[in-house]
Amino acid sequence: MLMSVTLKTSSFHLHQKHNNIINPIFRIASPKSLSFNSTMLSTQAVASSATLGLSDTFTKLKKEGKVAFIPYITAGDPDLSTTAEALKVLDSCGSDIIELGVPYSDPLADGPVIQAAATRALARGTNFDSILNMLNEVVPRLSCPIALFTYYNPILKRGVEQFMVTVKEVGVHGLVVPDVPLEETEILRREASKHNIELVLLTTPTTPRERMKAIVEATEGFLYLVSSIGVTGARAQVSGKVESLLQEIKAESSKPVAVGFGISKPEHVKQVAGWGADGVIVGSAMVKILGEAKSPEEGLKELEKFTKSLKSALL
Ligand SMILES: O=P(O)(O)OC[C@@H](O)[C@@H](O)c1c[nH]c2ccccc12
Repeated sequence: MLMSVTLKTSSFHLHQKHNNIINPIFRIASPKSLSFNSTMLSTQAVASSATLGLSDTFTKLKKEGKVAFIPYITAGDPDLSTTAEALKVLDSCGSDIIELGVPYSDPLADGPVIQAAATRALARGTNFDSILNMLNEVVPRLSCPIALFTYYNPILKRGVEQFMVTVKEVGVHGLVVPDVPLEETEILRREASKHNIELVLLTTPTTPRERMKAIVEATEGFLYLVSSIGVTGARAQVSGKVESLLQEIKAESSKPVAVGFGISKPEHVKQVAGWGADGVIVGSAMVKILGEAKSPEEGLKELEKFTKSLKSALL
């Protein structure tokens, strides 16, 4: 009960109002204090591994007139070997980037589906090292890049520099950290950039315009546009505000923008792509299929069917 109360009061919107608590990554220092050379980065990213990095993936898709399909799943739910198989299924069904979540005990920005997945994964003993070992095996067999999704705490526990070294070693291309405190964003970016990891930043419908501009300027790989305030979770429809938000962002920058939160049906995917998104992110609906199936095999089969139905909305 307490957990659900915490979740309700910990929406992105609340964080935006109370500066004195953790500022999610979309509250960021001014762009002049954040510098990175995206050209150098993308060249190095391509040089450093067979798979394209995030920004190079979007560049390729743009040339082909395509929108990126980006699923999210929680590592270790229902278990790590199923996660390994799920990554291969998602890749073979045409995912362009895969967001892989590191389960965390206090996932403030997650709704009940992903929170339950994290609880199951942690209960099975999933930890950062076991995820790295799994990735070490699986990443070489994938054709699409992995963007690791983690709260800030697991990075702090390992140390920012050591964290970047280890995730790069297993072939991770991108990183999404929704709750990094404002003052630490710069350290994260510097270390990520040093190790050719593209740090993806997020904006929400309530991000003030000036801050949105700074975030767009500083994000690497793509900009994550959170479609609605609140926590992750499938919604009946995607907020119509996304269309004008996309226009506002695209007036500021040519960087790719991927939209997430609430997308769970082929018609949602089609609608968001039609509004001009460069990528569509689907998490909870994927996690629910995998985590709540009667068996891992059934979950993988359902995941394949569901992924193909969403991907076909982009073809
Ligand atoms: O679950 P949804 O509503 O489909 O949204 C994607 C989301 O799951 C994924 O991108 C994500 C998982 N945990 C997060 C925390 C914050 C922002 C984004 C996320």
